[in-house]
Amino acid sequence: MQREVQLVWANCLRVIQEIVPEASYKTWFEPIVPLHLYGKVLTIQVPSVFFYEWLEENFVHAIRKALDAAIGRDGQLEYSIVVDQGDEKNRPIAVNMPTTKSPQSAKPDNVSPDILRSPFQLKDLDSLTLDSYLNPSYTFDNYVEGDCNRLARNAGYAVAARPGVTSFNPLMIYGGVGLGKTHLVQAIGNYIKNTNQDKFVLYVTSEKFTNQFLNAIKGDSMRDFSQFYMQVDVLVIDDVQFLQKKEKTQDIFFHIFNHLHQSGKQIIMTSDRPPRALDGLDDRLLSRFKWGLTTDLQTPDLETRIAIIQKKLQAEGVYIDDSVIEYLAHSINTNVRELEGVVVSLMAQASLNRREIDLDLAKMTLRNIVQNDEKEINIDTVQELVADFYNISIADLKAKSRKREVVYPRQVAMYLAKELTELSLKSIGYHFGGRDHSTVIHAIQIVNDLLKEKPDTKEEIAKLKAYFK
Ligand SMILES: Nc1ncnc2c1ncn2[C@@H]1O[C@H](COP(=O)(O)OP(=O)(O)OP(=O)(O)O)[C@@H](O)[C@H]1O
Repeated sequence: MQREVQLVWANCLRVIQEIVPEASYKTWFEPIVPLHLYGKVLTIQVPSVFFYEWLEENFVHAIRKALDAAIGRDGQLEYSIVVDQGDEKNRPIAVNMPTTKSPQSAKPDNVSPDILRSPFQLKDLDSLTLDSYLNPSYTFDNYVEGDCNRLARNAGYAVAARPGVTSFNPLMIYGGVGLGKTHLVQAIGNYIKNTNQDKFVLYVTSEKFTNQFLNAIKGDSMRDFSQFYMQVDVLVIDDVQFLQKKEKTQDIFFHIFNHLHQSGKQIIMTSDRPPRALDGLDDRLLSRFKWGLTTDLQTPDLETRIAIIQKKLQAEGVYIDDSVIEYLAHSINTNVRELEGVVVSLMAQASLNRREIDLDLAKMTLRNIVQNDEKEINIDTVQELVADFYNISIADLKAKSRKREVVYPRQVAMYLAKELTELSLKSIGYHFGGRDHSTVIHAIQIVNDLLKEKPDTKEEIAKLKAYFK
């Protein structure tokens, strides 16, 4: 009997080992002790409720596959949980695994009502395995370097090469929406995981951390919760602004932080704002953040935007002409996510309509994407409006013509582009027939002068601006 359970469990492990990453396997499956096998019901012993919950939430598919292979589709699993508290020390508690059908197999007198009623639930976790919190597609290789991210990227790389050893501990990376914070910190995590199989790298968003913490309170498994986090070698915690005003969560995070830091473990954090702007965050936590390095990500400049588009296309194996890439890079300067979104839509449009990706398709795609109920302000809509208002064509706005009836509207359009969009002078010049940025400055100056001198101009500009309100 004893031998049979060992054999069955060994077969299960063989299947599991094929599916889950090595680090997870070591952390979550090696500590399991197979206890017994009654008919088709296998009982395994796990060290804590937290452990059981984590297995259930993260590896349920792998375990199911293993049971199918080792016992058959009607194979069932029971957990026996070692309780390590006071006089209950090491009392095994059977908990029926949710993937198994049969509650009969749970032995009623062994079941702890407390655990069944309020186990530490990690239901909010949506990944199948622990390591899948790290998305392997986020790497340093596909993270384009530019002036906007050089310091953060280099610091990240240093941390990845020597986690917990550099003075960049914690490493705090902040920046606006879609600028690549998650990509960068995940690249660090992946790099460490790939070069140090034995390191336990954990990526978690602050929101998940908070939910886990609340569930741990409800399930009376706080000790498991903090012990679990204290085992981590590299903790990557995303969006710490989410912890603002959550005092209890900050408290536990503070303790975990201290423990990890003192043990030479690496902590990496992101935030959508600089630490000084994190209102509602405890001062002692904020002061800890300053122990390491805080660095920001900026909106990428034109060259970096071009490089990001090229990288994306290269990864997709798609070729598009440089003129189209330039057009996109000049037109979208908000954030990288938006830039990527447009490239993806463009590829989808091309394949749906079975046509080449050219400038016309790029323009159409951009128009479709940005068009919604609100009046979208971008270079195309500004040019359309001005051309319409002065009854000339968009081609005229972009042409070399120096006729007065064209020159003035062109200057107004350039002025409005600067006022209403975030585009740089260089990009505005590009959209007006590839003019120099000094031409744009000149146009803006002229319109500013006219605004002071001529009521007509003032009225026209006010009307044009009102259109976008
Ligand atoms: N420098 C870069 N090189 C290549 N891709 C990038 C770069 N920066 C961002 N990206 C890509 O842009 C997208 C958005 O990045 P990411 O999700 O990391 O941004 P974020 O700053 O974490 O955003 P949020 O604040 O919304 O969480 C991702 O697909 C990411 O791969």
